[in-house]
Amino acid sequence: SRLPLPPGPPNLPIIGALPFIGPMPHSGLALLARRYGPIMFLKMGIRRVVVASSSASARTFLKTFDSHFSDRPSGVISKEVSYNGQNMVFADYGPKWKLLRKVSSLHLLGSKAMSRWAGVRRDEAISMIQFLKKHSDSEKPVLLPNLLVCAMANVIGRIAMSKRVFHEDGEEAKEFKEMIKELLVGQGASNIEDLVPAIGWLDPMGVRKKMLGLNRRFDSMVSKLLVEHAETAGERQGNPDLLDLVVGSEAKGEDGEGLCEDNIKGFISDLFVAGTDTSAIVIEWAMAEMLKNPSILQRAQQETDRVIGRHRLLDESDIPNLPYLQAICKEALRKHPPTPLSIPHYASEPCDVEGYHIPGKTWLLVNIWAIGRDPDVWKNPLVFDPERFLQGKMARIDPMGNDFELIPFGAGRRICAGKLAGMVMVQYYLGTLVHAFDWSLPEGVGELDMEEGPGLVLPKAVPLSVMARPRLAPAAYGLH
Ligand code: HEM
Repeated sequence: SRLPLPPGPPNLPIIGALPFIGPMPHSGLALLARRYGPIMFLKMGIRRVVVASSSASARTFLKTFDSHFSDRPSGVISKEVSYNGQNMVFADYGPKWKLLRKVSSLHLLGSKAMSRWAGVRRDEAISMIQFLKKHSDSEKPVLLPNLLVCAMANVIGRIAMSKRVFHEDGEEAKEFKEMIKELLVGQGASNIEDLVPAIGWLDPMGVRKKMLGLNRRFDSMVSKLLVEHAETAGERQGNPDLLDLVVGSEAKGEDGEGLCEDNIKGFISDLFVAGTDTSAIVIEWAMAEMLKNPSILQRAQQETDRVIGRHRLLDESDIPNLPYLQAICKEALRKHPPTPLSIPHYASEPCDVEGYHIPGKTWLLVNIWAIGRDPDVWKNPLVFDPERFLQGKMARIDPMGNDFELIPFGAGRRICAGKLAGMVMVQYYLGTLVHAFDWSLPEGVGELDMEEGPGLVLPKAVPLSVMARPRLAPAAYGLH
């Protein structure tokens, strides 16, 4: 190609543009994009990377060039945490990936499967609310992200393997949250071994060693769950769960092969890693924003009181009647997308895009975070203002991958496999919390810290610790 490479920062020998990116890649790359434009090319160590930082450039890569960029890059860390690329998140686009997506959509994440499992989501919401109600008597703050991750993991555990995996205040739930957090921080870290192989074996940041240890712990948790599940098969005669269906699935991919043990383990670990912290993080940020802006919380509670009253809990079927709650969720996904740089895509072959040449073996990063804060699209992008989704052209914006101004779940063929589940869990669990309790900061905490933490996902650096005070009629909590 005679076309030039897209503009980008200078690439230094060996380390490329790493020093210009800084410790938080999503915000560092967003700053660079202001200077070099919405399609930017740079090197991270030896890796070639193209970064899309506007809605138009995201559309170009995820719609026009979707099939070209639909693989995942393989690195030391991704191999360690993905059963060697045999799971869904890190598999290349191909027969195995298609089979995993089909099976998960049919039995868990598609719209029909989602309605089948509404009862499980309700049970776990009630369990979370009852725990909070009892806890509120102690007048102690609660660590909201831990409680949410526990609820999400229980929903997944019960649907996937008929097992409630954690108790709300058990040590295991706390350890699980820590493990997921560390895995996601590790996956987001610039692993020197991947970027600068020449010095990689030194493992200067200790990332590889840590990830290997974490992966062993996570694998042993998944293996234990699988063994327990096989032992209790008799109890589920005639009433198979997701894992029974996946293990017993005769389905074959286009290559004539079925799912192997690594695919199944990878699939289960995908559900726990990709499906718990992501939704929990959005709810945590939304609550933090409302604690900073109490009038938003009050308006949301007035809406729930008007639609639901104070004598029963919120039900999933109430959500279509709660437009302000929906707007709050969209606003949280805009300002705090849980995967700020999405998950990297990869193109092995070269191509020409918008007048630029993109060489083969290039990673694609879509800066979802920068797109949600683009001042050319969003008025006052740093202000948390759900109102923006209630009127004008933004009222029609849908976050499910069709409107590129707001793509928290990505778009195109690699779009989040759990986008329906993610959206429902965020709306239902956030709405339930807002409706059932009044929220405040613990005594002595003046200003709420809103710093972002590092990693593949974007948590609050300081986990949200809050006081909950029941606000419904006592019978609504179903404790007597
Ligand atoms: C609010 C919640 C969630 C958000 C914002 C979110 C966001 C994302 C994003 C941005 C991607 C990468 C898309 C791409 O590569 O272009 C992704 C992938 C994925 N997500 Fe989610 N996610 C959420 C919840 C969930 C849930 C609940 C599950 C499952 C239970 C899930 C399972 C997955 C899987 C399996 C993939 C990999 C898909 C593939 O590579 O084909 N996610 N998610």
